[in-house]
Amino acid sequence: MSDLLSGGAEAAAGLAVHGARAIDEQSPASVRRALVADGVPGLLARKDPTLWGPEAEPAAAAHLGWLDTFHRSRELLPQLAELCAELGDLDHVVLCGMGGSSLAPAAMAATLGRPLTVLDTTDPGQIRAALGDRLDTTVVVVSSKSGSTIETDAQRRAYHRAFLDLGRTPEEAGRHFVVVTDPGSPLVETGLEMGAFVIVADPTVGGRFGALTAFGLVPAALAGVDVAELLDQAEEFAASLGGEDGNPALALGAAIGAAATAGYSAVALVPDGSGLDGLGDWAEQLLAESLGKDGLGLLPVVVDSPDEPGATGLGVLTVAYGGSLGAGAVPGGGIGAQLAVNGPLGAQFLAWEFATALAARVLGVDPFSQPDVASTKAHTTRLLEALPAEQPAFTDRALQVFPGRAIQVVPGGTIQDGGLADVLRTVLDAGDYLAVMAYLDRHDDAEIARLRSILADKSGKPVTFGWGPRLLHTAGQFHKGGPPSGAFLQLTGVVSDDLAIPGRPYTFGRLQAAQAAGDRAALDGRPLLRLHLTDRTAGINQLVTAAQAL
Ligand SMILES: O=P(O)(O)OC[C@H]1O[C@](O)(CO)[C@@H](O)[C@@H]1O
Repeated sequence: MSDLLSGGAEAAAGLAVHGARAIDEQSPASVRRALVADGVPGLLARKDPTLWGPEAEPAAAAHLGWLDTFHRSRELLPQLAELCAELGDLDHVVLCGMGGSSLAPAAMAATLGRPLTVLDTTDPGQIRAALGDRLDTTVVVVSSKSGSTIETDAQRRAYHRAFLDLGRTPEEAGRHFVVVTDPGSPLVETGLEMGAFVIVADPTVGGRFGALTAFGLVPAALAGVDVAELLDQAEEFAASLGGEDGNPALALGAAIGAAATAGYSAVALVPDGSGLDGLGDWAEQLLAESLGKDGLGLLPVVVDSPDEPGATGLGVLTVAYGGSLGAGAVPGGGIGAQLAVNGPLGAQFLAWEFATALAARVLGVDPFSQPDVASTKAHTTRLLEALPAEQPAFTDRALQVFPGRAIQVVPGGTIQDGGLADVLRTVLDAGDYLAVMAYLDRHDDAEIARLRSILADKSGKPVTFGWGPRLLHTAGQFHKGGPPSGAFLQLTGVVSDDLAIPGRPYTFGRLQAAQAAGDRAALDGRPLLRLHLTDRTAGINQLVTAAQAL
């Protein structure tokens, strides 16, 4: 019998977690038993804000609404039906939103096969391409809980100008926008001034826990997802949350907490091939921002398919996820997973949220804060004013090499004039994991994402890949707040056709460059290497070839 099957199963409302017991047994003392002995599942289900200590209590008291937001979200359904009818002629749905304001609806649309264009970038080429795509039939959902996220604001400005340039009057342009934000955020007023449809979200739910609030449901419904079904799935599952047995979310949370205490350093999120596309990206933010702080947490590694390198490894908790298992189906889809989480998407959201909150309790961290995200934002704001010119240490054809301060002090790893392979080897050797952070166009430069699996294969270490600046709202918190064991490979690229941001003194290209530089400043002191692609296509080829030759 596989470990997964021998690890036991726990199921409720069509969602099953396999293998959790075996992970719990690896911990010095059973995490699950301790959670149950302290009555934590019941307390959490009843929204007890004291579970993460006195410092976390005020934020927790304000942010536990996700436990039953599926009830309140039903009030949105008539409004959503009206909106879909009213905007029926606008069938190209673009979602501008970062992190918790886009990852859940992206997962819903991908899983349920509905088209949704998610724009969570500042890359000028990618934005320009989006602006040129079916504009006359586009509805733009501008989603931001705070209403002040710089990327989302810039995208809103660019789209508004594009509609005016198309010949729409300001009033007609407003009809192309749906704003989702918290009550009282500056975006409420901006949206109303623009003549947009403004939908205020449940303020008792924090960003990354907001899958089943307006942030998840509005764009998904516009894209054609049956969101009422997701709420039904969550509601049915919620009945299991407070229990001591038959509680898959408890099993998952205890297993993640046990893994962290048993010496695991990473959690690989692996689709088992049965659907639920995009859930890994969503769970990455949930785990990274909720647990990756105070030097603790597990590195989430998003893997695209079960056979990719990095899905398993030493110190890696491999979690397979997928839709509900049919009769006789093998959990984990046949990969070497230690945990398998199978069930409908609405239940998955709630299960992972509950499990993450439990794991935070085990680690002793506040699940509702993201204390290290602010540092990059502050550096970016400063650097937008004046971006210092930097000199490469050396240039290798289409790649300029900029080693950070810490990379040169790695024993035996000093970079001198030399080949790209040496450079890659140096940065790979410099940490227990490598984060590849690409401030590039995720469509035109998509090939670069192959680096993750190539470098994972060559090094045997956990390697993550993120598109900047999106990653600043997902794994970025872990990079800066988690264990200081990472090495960082930042990729930036030449901008051949920059794009203005209406009403701002900087362009998208400058914003993108300032965000990359801001994150370098926030990561200063950690091993970081930047490669700048002076020709994007040639640079990507060069890099992929060098990585393959390692
Ligand atoms: O919804 P907002 O306020 O635009 O924030 C977007 C994202 O930025 C963060 O606040 C920080 O990364 C995330 O937690 C959040 O999901």
